[in-house]
Amino acid sequence: MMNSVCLKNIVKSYTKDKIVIHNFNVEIQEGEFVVLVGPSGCGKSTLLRIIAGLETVTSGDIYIHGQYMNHVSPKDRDIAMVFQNYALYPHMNVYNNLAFGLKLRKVPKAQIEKQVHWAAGMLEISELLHRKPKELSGGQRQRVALGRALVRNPKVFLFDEPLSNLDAKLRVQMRTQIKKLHHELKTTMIYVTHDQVEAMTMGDRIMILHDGITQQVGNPMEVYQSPNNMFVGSFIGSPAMNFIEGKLVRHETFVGDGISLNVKNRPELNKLKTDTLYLGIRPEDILVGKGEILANLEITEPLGNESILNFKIGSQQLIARDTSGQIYEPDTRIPITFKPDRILFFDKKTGVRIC
Ligand SMILES: Nc1ncnc2c1ncn2[C@@H]1O[C@H](COP(=O)(O)OP(=O)(O)OP(=O)(O)O)[C@@H](O)[C@H]1O
Repeated sequence: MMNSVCLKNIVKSYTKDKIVIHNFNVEIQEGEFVVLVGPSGCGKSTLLRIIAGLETVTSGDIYIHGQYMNHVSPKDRDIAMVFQNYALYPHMNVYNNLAFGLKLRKVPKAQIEKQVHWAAGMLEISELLHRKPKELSGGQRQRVALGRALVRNPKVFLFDEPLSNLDAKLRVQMRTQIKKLHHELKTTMIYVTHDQVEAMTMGDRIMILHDGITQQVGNPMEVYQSPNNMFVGSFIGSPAMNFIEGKLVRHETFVGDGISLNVKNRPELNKLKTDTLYLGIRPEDILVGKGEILANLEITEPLGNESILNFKIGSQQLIARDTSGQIYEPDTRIPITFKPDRILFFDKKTGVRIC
């Protein structure tokens, strides 16, 4: 299969004293949906703008469909970008907003008409073609912005937080719509977001960035179940993964504040040089109601389908997700346990996962 987008050893700094992207590498296959996710300032928009040609690199190479792109101008890269602020032309109706880019490229009128109607149909905005942007809702405007990218039938779509301005419900709808679009078009899409739920639900593959450094690349379930390090473990998933600090005693017992667990069956821990580490456990992997750990239940948050239980063991906070429907009284001591095959261990110093 051909590489759709390939970035090699990309380094970017805007100023002499700070590197924003550190030696970034990725090969994106034709038709893939890749999400770049990370906290604010991690460099994800910079990377997208580098692919689009809106930003130069300090060093490194950019290829699109096998062609070297470093010196190719944005308009000749055959990509379309959708931003957070849709930047529609206010004085033009929807039809002309969609047609504008094609007119600039001197596409024949009949062809323009065909493509605009096709895109409007895909996005279910055919009835809105005569309206001006100010006569549209936020969600409709965002669909027009999408349509503008769609009509160009580009090789690659780039999205920079396109849903951030929409309310929560609309965001979920548009998420589905973009996914459907990808399913139908099978065009390469690269999507930037700080929202881990968007990343998980949309990406075939997600790349987690932190301070301009790739932390992990994988499909959503891999990244969720086997995070490379504590950053990924806590960034992906909500409520976040719990971390409990402790020591390994005689390579067979993990001992932390209020907790002592037999870890004889984890051979990776035998080879360990350090004896201080973190145990990581996801909220849904804590079993509530029976077990060897006595936890103080402080607060419960019933959500209907599940309850979020805020525990304390020793001095450490622990959040569990309980789907049993059982009602627990706060300020009581409740036995809990961890699903043994879901317990992860991380090096305290580096945050890297040991096993
Ligand atoms: N034009 C610029 N000049 C100088 N520094 C910049 C410029 N653009 C971005 N930066 C810096 O580069 C870093 C990465 O910015 P970037 O916008 O890529 O991050 P981001 O992950 O997209 O963040 P956000 O989600 O907040 O948009 C930040 O520290 C930012 O301050």
